[in-house]
Amino acid sequence: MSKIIRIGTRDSELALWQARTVQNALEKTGHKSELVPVKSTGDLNLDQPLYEMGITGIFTKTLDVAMIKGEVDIAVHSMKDVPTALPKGIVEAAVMKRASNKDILVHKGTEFLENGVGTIATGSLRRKAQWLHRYPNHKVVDLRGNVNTRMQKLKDNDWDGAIFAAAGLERIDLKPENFLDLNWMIPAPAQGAMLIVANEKDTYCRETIALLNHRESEICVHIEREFLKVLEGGCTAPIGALARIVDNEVYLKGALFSLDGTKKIEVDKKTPVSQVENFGKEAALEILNKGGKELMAEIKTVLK
Ligand SMILES: NCc1[nH]cc(CCC(=O)O)c1CC(=O)O
Repeated sequence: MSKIIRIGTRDSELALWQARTVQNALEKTGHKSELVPVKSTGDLNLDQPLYEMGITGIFTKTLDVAMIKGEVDIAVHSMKDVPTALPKGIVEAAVMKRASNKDILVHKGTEFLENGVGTIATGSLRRKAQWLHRYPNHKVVDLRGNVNTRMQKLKDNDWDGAIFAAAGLERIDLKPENFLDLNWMIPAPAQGAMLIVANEKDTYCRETIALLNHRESEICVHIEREFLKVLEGGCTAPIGALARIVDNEVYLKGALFSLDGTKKIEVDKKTPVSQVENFGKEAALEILNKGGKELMAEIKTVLK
């Protein structure tokens, strides 16, 4: 059986780039597909409330609904935006080869880094906490919107810089004049990876999409997301995790921060690739045992 696979995508420039990349990869395996940009959830008319179907992610909600309504066959997501528990009936079909996992600072000159005072913009709790951990005297202001919007806001304001995922900028071909790789910053779990999801019962799509899976990327992001899942328990906290495979060993660096960046609890572990089962979970339990339990409880009371 062969059919045209309908690829659901959000309509931002980044999302469209990602969906086209999947379309091109499918083309190379001899499979035809079409892009279906999905704008908003609109008039839902679903039998069940979203939460009962396990739909929680703000970035992924729209596509989840389109999948469940049968309007698209697969959906392409930035994997770091996907909640660790997928909605009922939706499964991971493939993880594409990961691009850069780095965070970068787009700035207007780096003198402020030596001066001790500065203002940085980011909407991410993880980036804010890590920035303040390193630069306790700086101010961090909120910044939201898609990549283009955030870049424009940085230009329009007198902030010293804003933090972006390198992968996001590369994908929409934005080359900022001034930027700095933040090699010390621990990225979001699965940053730089794309996830393709399919309906559990759609064997044809699942088998076809599985051809695009990149095993090493999949192993790493699964460890990072397992670490996240065990730590957060359904709440968004300043958590970073990065797994890398070098010579058949997986290296994992993971950390939990307090919201103000004063506290950092971290792990640095390695294990043979053949023994990755529960590796992310064990790292998370280690964090919880080192004061992470109390810190998560504290974060949850503030964010509630
Ligand atoms: N949360 C927004 C988001 N989701 C995915 C990316 C970029 C691609 C990636 O990190 O995988 C971005 C932009 C950013 O964090 O600056």
